[in-house]
Amino acid sequence: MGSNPRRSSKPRARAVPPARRLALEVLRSSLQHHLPLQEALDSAIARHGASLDPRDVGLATESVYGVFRYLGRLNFLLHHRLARPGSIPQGVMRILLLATYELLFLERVPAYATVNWAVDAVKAESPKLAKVANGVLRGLDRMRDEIAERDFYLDAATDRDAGMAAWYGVPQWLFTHVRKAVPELAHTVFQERLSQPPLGLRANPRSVSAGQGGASLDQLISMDGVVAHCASGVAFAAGSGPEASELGEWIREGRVSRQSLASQEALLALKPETWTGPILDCCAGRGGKTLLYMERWDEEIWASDFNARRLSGIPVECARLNLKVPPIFRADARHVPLVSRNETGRHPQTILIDAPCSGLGVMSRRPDLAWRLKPHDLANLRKMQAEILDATAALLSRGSKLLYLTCTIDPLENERTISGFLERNGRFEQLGEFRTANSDVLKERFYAASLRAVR
Ligand SMILES: C[S@@+](CC[C@H](N)C(=O)[O-])C[C@H]1O[C@@H](n2cnc3c(N)ncnc32)[C@H](O)[C@@H]1O
Repeated sequence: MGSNPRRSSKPRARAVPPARRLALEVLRSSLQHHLPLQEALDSAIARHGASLDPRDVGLATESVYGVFRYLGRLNFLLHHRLARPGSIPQGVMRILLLATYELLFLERVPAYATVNWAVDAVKAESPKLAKVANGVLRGLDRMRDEIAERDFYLDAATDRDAGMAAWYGVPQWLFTHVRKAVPELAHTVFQERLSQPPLGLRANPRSVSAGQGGASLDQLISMDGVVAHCASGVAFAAGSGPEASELGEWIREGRVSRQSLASQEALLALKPETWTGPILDCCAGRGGKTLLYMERWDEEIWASDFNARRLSGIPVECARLNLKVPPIFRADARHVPLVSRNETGRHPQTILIDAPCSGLGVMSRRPDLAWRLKPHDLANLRKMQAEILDATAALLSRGSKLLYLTCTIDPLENERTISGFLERNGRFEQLGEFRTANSDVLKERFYAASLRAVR
């Protein structure tokens, strides 16, 4: 140990550097209070406002996303090194998780710097554990080559699934579920979850400044770093694309919106150019699909969702994007009638269900999902999906379309949900089905099915 060149200098009591302080605050909200990671990050940044240096925000963002990508592996390693992991307070555990991620994955930060701030932070939280933290982190630093190998986890774990789950950084039940549900995809999606997906942008042809300043769809497609595109947007390889300041300006001016290309492709696969209005987007959320539709087509569309807070962002987005605000109303799509009071007497001709789902197709964008999801959620989601399909189908007359979309790869939420619906509802036939095609590039996977009422 004495000859280790990465050894830290003597720890002294110092304030935790701002990027780590911010990251620890976010981890606390997300790990302890179960806030979605991006929401926890956004509110921590908003709380500190202008006092934050953008470089610290960048490092904190990279670190908290990294901790969640590798959470299962980091926990496994810490449990391996700590004599009594159960006795470590949560605050100290969060410091160790962040420092272990930094030590093993952020090559630009010298190991001694990581050990220094982490030991100081532990000292402030629980002085008697400073020595333990120092020993654990130095031990992991010495083991860095060995623990970068998958075999380490397979050898050290109780069984193969536990070892694979630790390697991919996910809960064991989830690894086992996906391995059994989609054996051909399990390793690919868990491997993809460990890296950042491309940046997706949607171009707005209705923006007041459409076509000016380099943000039309054609101009976006011609830019360096584009890895895929579709009729509404583009995907840039992670780390490429427009400069942050330029992108910020395009977004403010309503020329583009952030939206994953895979989700745009899934909507386009449902042939929106053929939809007849009124269209009801009954799980509209913050309006990603409603707005994509309104930017390109003219049929009347209504947006509803169970969650009023999500819907409240749509009028603001319409102002930004130069779109007329559509009828928006809170409604539970499992209960008919779900048309708004203003729309009484009129029935939708097309219903889009962008269904609540497990999100197993978008784990690369939302690495915290794997940790937020619980085994019982899967059955609840399937029940909810079936109930929404049944209730919305009851609103549709002959010739109308029912469109179902998810961001999961689980056949139980996709193909089986649709086949179950068709068995219960002889009035409907399936027109088509879609699964993300270039998923290896986009690192996200969506499913869509279109159905039509034949009676
Ligand atoms: C996949 S998200 C929708 C994303 C949105 N369409 C977009 O493109 O931004 C699923 C949405 O379903 C909503 N939801 C969940 N259960 C619901 C229910 N019973 N009735 C209506 N909406 C529901 C959630 O609030 C969430 O906004």
